[in-house]
Amino acid sequence: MRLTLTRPDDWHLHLRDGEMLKSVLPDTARRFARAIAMPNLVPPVVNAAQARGYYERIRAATLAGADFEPLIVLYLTEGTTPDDIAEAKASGIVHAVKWYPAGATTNSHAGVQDIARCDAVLAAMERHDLPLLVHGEVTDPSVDIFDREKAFIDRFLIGIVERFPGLRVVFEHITTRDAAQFVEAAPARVGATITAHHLLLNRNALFVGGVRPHHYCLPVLKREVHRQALVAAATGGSTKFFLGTDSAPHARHTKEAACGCAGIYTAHAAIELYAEAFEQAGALDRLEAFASFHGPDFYRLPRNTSTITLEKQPWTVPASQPAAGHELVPFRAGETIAWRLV
Ligand SMILES: NC(=O)N[C@@H](CC(=O)O)C(=O)O
Ligand SMILES: [Zn+2]
Ligand SMILES: [Zn+2]
Repeated sequence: MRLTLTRPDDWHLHLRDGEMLKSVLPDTARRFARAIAMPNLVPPVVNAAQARGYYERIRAATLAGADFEPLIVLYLTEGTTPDDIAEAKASGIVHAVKWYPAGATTNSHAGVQDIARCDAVLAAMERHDLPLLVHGEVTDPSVDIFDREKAFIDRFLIGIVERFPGLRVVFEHITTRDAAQFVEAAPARVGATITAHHLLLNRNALFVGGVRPHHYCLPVLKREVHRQALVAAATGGSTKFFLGTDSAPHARHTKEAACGCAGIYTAHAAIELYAEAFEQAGALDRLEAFASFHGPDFYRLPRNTSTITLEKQPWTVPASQPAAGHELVPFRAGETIAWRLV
């Protein structure tokens, strides 16, 4: 069986920089025409000049002949100014601004301690129509890690959406039924990305036969009821939900460690994994809109015109792949994936 789709885009991706960028970019560029390149580099991408530099480095790392365009994102800090927003918008290469609550995830320490200090900047984003992308978890250590997304909605997101009525917001990598319901009920200017791994796994996958560091990401995997709600959201046809892999490469030794990094690498088989999830839900006919239409429509970019083809033919994922002088353990390493990119 074959499945031909309009070439998809990845609306949440970590490409990193330097040697790692060169190692991982071909996996994405083979499948996707565009990707939102997350700005949590060291140092982060905080202004238009740095955005231009990152854009050029990604372009330089793109193999000749590849049909791939990076979409750059600004990293919101408490030092970001309305002028930074105006310059980013004018650059033409910055498509959004990312809010990392300080300490919530990988390379988020330069993020926002108190979002109330960012009012003028959020108002500038609203004026310039630059979407706000959010890592939606509270960092309050007294809140259980499985409840941090829900608490973020209640404490922050409801208020931001109300107080900035023209601001477009993407709730990134949603992991709970609460988040899916919030987005569903919100105005049309609020969307969400959903990862393949959160569609395919529940939190049991963290502990199958022992601790499984390659299934550790943030927000952490949740209960089965939440996975089912995400599948229903992704496959339900709502234009608010779109593909964002959150593929997040970390070298093997940094994940298989006493304090392992958060992030799952899925770029090697991203669209294939979504095909598996949609097929399991009996909704393969809904994959194209989720992967190729809802994202560009939300970001007000043209839909792609070329296509990719997948074939139902199981293959075994390598145990590891080389990356920046180390190795990555890709999702499903040593196991099979049902669909193959032709
Ligand atoms: N998702 C993750 O677990 N990790 C991401 C950061 C993020 O998207 O929160 C990373 O940059 O490694
Ligand atoms: Zn995140
Ligand atoms: Zn991410």
